[in-house]
Amino acid sequence: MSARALTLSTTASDLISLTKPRLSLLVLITAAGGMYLAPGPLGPVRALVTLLATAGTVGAANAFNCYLERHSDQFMARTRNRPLPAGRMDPATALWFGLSLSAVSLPALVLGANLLTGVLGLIALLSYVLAYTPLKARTSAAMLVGAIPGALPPLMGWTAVTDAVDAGGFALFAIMFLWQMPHFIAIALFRKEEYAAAGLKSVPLERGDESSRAQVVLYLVALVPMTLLPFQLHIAGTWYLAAAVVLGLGFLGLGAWGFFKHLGKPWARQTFLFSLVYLTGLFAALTLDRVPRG
Ligand code: HEM
Ligand SMILES: CC(C)=CCC/C(C)=C/CC/C(C)=C/COP(=O)(O)OP(=O)(O)O
Repeated sequence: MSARALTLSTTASDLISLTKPRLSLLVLITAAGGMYLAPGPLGPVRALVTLLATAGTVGAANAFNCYLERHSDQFMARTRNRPLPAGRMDPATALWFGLSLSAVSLPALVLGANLLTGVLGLIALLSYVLAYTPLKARTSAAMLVGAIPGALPPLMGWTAVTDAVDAGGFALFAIMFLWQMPHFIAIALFRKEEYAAAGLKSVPLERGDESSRAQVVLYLVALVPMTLLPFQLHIAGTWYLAAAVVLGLGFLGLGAWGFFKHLGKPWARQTFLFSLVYLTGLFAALTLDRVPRG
């Protein structure tokens, strides 16, 4: 491969890595889930444009986040090889990439879906980049702020169809909001020293491991009943209910086991990994056992 071709492919893969593709993929799955579960028609072209526009907005948010954290990312093993902390990319390139992506994606959201969905996408983008990201170095409560943009994609998928924030869309938002707490507290437990080295706050660093494990359990106690809402709202059927109960009790059991046994990093990593299995399973059950409406 010529030197020029090699440079182009490195730049392309670096631009893709700015969007945090694996995290963004699951975010998009939740957005697609919200779109599929919402009552009413949405043509395939509008659905595709909406999903692509959502992907672009999420990618822009992550690119801006990488730009703003290019210094602190140097101090975590997990992030130090990202294009900016590793010095492979000019920070201005990441900034322009984020600006270009959002300049195309936000109008496409309005055109593909509707104004409400575009506004929710703008709120998610701004809250993630201008609120959550700067707060990470100031308080562990940043997690609660970051969970708002993290929970908006399924609601955006829903409003793309209904053009309204109603009970079903809100239920998906609430499930996503609560799910992010054990997801991240577990990460912050097994990466505690790295977050300290990067000067970033977290529940374990501010409240200690015991309190963090307790918070994992408390958020799971709130999450499990919340996942029953889609059944009660006739969005999904009894098979979903069974899956939500089994997955939820499994997640809660894992959390309780770690709390009562005062378990450390291996348990925390298992809890993080299970959080991904749990969310994927929950959205799979929602879509497979959707109650067709509208
Ligand atoms: C407050 C909100 C959130 C925070 C603070 C957060 C934080 C993180 C961090 C730090 C990692 C890297 C973990 C590691 O490799 O050690 C991660 C991984 C991941 N997160 Fe989250 N996350 C949040 C919300 C979400 C949401 C909303 C989704 C998707 C719906 C998500 C999906 C994922 C996935 C799929 C991974 C694995 C990515 C990979 O292996 O590269 N996260 N998260
Ligand atoms: C439509 C739209 C814009 C939605 C936003 C979707 C989104 C980016 C969700 C992620 C939520 C989140 C707080 C991730 C962790 O970021 P982090 O900065 O803690 O992760 P890092 O440490 O790996 O950089």
